[in-house]
Amino acid sequence: MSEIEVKHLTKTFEQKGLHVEALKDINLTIEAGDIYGIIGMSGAGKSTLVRCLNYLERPTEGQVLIEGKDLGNLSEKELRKQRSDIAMIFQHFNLLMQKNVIDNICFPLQIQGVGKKEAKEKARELLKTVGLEDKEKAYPAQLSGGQKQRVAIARALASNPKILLCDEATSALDPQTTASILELLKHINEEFGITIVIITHQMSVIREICNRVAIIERGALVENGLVEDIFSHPKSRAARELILKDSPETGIRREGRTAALMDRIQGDRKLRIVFSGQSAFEPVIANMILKFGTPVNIWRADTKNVGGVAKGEMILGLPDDRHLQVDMEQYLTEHGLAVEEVTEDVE
Ligand SMILES: Nc1ncnc2c1ncn2[C@@H]1O[C@H](COP(=O)(O)OP(=O)(O)OP(=O)(O)O)[C@@H](O)[C@H]1O
Repeated sequence: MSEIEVKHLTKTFEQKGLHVEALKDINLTIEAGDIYGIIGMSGAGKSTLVRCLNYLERPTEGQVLIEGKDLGNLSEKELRKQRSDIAMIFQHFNLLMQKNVIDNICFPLQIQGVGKKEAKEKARELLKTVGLEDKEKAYPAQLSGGQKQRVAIARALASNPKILLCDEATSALDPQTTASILELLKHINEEFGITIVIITHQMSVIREICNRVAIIERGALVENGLVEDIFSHPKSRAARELILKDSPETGIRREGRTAALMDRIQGDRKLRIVFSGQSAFEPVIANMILKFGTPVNIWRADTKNVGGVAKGEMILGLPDDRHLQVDMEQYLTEHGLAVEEVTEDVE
């Protein structure tokens, strides 16, 4: 049985006579132990989808099943109980500013009726897990963004959830802190077997820790599958666009630079090549240039971490000659490189 199943989920908002279809017939399956990414541009419907997963938002149509249980069939009381299995963290941490770190973590436990002493013991254990054992008396205002998110993670884990929903949990953090929080999430997934769902607009977050991904565009699911497959062979325009906007060094979108890059290569025939870290792609390209006696433009060449594996990525601009383009593409394919054309216009 799958951990989470979303079936024909539609969510419509009515606001001041306006009819907004935030989600349209979404179907996806998340298995226990997955780190599942949901990615899309601003307004795509990601937050609405994640809020439907724990019924903070009721779907207009369709079903959400957690371990086979249809949330739509539960009473409010049963739903509250079910929600204790589904914890959530947010972009802006949502800590209680007037409570210190340990009280923030104890808070949900005490609401559940856990005694003060037991709650404190559990909270101290969790502070160790998130690497903040020396901060139990600090107030949120005295912590960095990364530390605040660690407290929020400890608080989320307090109720022993099976599922952790992360809504843009690293979007307010710098790249280094983002990397350390992603590392922590991965550790939590492995150590406690918690299924993690990550909502993000950053492809770098997806390829760093997710095993599966769903791409949402204007409320519809346009592509889903293994991260490695989608990174190597994106099928939808949205996936290609997100991959092209993914900055290798910092994990931050550099839209200005990407737009400038795309301007420069607009009109050219562009090929994107993905290869494993060990592939000897350099001699292949050098030999191709020698063979055809014509240079190619290398618009981008870098290495990205896809689920812990180094993947090389290169964008080549081929010469104008149509025959040469066909021959070169064939040459690359024959030499074992995965090649795909970059066709979409990027704003
Ligand atoms: N409560 C609401 N009432 C009316 N419209 C809403 C409501 N919540 C979301 N929407 C609309 O639904 C669409 C999807 O919004 P949502 O917040 O889910 O997108 P998102 O992908 O999370 O965007 P972002 O990355 O900017 O947070 C948007 O058009 C939004 O305006």
